[in-house]
Amino acid sequence: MTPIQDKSHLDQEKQDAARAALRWVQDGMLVGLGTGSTAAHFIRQLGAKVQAGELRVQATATSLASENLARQLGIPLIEPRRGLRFNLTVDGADEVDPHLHLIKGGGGALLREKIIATASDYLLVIADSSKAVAQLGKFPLPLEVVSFALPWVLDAVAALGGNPVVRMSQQDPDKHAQSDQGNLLVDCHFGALNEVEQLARQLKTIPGIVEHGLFLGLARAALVVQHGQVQVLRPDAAPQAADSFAALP
Ligand SMILES: O=C[C@H](O)[C@H](O)[C@H](O)COP(=O)(O)O
Repeated sequence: MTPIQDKSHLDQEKQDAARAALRWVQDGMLVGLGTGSTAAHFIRQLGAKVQAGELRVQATATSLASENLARQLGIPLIEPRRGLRFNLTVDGADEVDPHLHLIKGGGGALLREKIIATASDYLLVIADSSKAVAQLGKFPLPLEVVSFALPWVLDAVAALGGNPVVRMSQQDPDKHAQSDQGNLLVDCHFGALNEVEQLARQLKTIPGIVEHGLFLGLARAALVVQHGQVQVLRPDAAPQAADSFAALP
């Protein structure tokens, strides 16, 4: 029998990481808003600051869910336009390794997340203690896939050594899950990922894969709870206590 793991502390850790990220938001910033349960904590905390008149920001969200939440909280939203860059994007992750390579897309928002991350000067990841891993790959790698291409994408992923599973809708388990763009989501089990750059390149060559959930070289820092404390992780550097930073390092 599998032991039941108590994960109730993880939500508190997500809130703590989100609160630490809020300290890095400065008045007047253009902010990218991530997706998922950790990013939602950040959006709520940012919304409270905006409502209190303590911060003025403009934001673009990485999913319809985050956009709706931000709108409800009165965070001013801006549409994509040429030349738009974000000072800071705060987003969660499904896995973070010591190089700050990420697996993202467990919530299906990988495409918009990668677009906004790439349009940002600083991608800051926020995560609970379960997300920091020595090597990526325990969490299946999400792909966003054009529906027509699905059979061939499944063949191509299998040829790369992956076991692809089409994600089903949580509301209706008989239907495929759909991204905000109306595409399908495929979760790929590759096992431990040793050659992430090579895999990212290979996935990019497969027609019908709109985007994959490997985020390589995009995150500048991560605020991750470790041993009960929020730590700042930067690529291949020793963790530092989040309290030692009052601004973007
Ligand atoms: O598509 C979803 C995103 O990549 C999320 O940031 C990721 O799945 C982490 O979500 P959560 O904070 O809920 O664990």
